[in-house]
Amino acid sequence: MLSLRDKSLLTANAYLDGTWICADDQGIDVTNPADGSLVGRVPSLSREMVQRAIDAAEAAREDWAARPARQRAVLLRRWYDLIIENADDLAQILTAEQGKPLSEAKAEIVSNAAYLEWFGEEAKRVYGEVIPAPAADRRFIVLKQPIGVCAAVTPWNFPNGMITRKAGPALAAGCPIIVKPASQTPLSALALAVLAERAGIPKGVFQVVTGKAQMIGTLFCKNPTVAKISFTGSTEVGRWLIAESADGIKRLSLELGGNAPFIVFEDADLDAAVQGAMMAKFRNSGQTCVCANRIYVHESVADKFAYRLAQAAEKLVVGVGSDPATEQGPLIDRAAVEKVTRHLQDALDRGARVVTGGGPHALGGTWFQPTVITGVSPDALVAREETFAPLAAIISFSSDDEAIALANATEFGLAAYFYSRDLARVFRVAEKLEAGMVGVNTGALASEAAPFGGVKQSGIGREGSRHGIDEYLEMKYLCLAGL
Ligand SMILES: NC(=O)C1=CN([C@@H]2O[C@H](COP(=O)(O)OP(=O)(O)OC[C@H]3O[C@@H](n4cnc5c(N)ncnc54)[C@H](OP(=O)(O)O)[C@@H]3O)[C@@H](O)[C@H]2O)C=CC1
Ligand SMILES: O=C(O)[C@H](O)CS(=O)(=O)O
Repeated sequence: MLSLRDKSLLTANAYLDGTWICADDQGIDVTNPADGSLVGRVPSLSREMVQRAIDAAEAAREDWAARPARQRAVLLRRWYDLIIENADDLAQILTAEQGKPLSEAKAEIVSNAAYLEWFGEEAKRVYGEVIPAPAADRRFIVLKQPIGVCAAVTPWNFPNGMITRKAGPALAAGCPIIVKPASQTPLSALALAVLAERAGIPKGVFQVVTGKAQMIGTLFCKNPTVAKISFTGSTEVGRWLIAESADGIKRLSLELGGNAPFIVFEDADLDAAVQGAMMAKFRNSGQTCVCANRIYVHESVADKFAYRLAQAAEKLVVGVGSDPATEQGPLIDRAAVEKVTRHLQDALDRGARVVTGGGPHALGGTWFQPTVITGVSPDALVAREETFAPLAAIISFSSDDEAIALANATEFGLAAYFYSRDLARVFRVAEKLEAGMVGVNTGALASEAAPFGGVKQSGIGREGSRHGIDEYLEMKYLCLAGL
């Protein structure tokens, strides 16, 4: 039972065309991953309803784009303020549908609301360009204009934050956006819609549609009104969106799977490296796209590091996210437990040994013990696929070149981390790592002020920073002749 200060934030109604649509008997149940209890039931919208949302966005587009940036910024700021004021209630809703500890839920909400504030300000700095022309009678001018109606498809691991990260730059640029949240965690998205409406964001500008992923995805991909899709989720679905939208040559931003290496060199501050690894590996029970998936430690410090990491992991308080003492909640579903169990068994079959943890948690169901294994083969599944669970796999190495080669031996390239106190090594390694983001002596790197995104099969485009708004803008070149 949630104890919300503002009960109206917990709604299971989809929000489109300024109207709240409730579920019929075809609805989608939203359950608490901690105990399987029902938290709400959202509508599985028909194709016609999703089309109505697209039409409403198109109807709102011109007016929204034509408003001075300052006006859009004021509304984004209002929305931001409301999110911060209601962060405790939003955190309860998030924890109930996703499972993460309340403290992490609140951190997600607050740190990602910052994208609304940041991009509201950036809206005022969408500068065009005047380019010196090669002829005396000509002037070249570049305008930046909103791309048009946008759609976002978001995942369950950050049910609140992944929405503000996309809606912030879209709305700031002058684009309406329709969000399709993950079916496992739509209530955080709908709570955001309540606050968007309360902030005065006009109807059709921010909408949340719930329902069958493939049907909605196909509509977004095939409808010519939708100019751009921003997606965070698996590489598999990202690839599907590319193929499905190919006919319409749609703009895509894709934040896909990761398989982050976390390298500890022999000169690292080991205590700091352990602290960073705890953050990069165990936050959100290991279900973040920037999670340390493979921990490479120099052979001279590997045993010491494994022991200290295990000591820290053993101290994690595992339990229901709504208990303020909890530091690690359940995984999202039983399939996630099955996946990590398979990765663990594969590593053990190839010679790894358990330092702490080592299997499902005594709480049963969706819980898994914070686990550290060492002596892991570089060929193990855990080193090749995104594990998305609290399994820290330690692999030792003997030279910088070997560590870099191992780190880069993947089709993914989202985040990478390493610990070293040698400045020359810091630059050499950072420049060689094939990743969109590199954390040096830190296990946390996301910020609204920095460009978040990947290379290789981890995606296309960046969220955050002054570059993030460009994902929602088109350049138009004006050639003025005969002057
Ligand atoms: N980069 C990241 O942050 C994330 C990575 N992942 C990785 O992906 C794995 C699988 O997780 P999973 O939840 O299945 O991820 P998905 O990629 O399947 O889901 C992410 C979002 O995409 C939607 N979706 C699924 N299929 C389609 C489609 N055909 N068209 C449009 N939207 C679609 C989902 O909707 P619905 O919920 O309705 O199915 C959800 O909203 C994880 O174990 C992890 O490795 C997962 C989530 C986030
Ligand atoms: O999984 C993600 O999308 C990110 O890890 C979220 S965060 O690191 O920026 O919080």
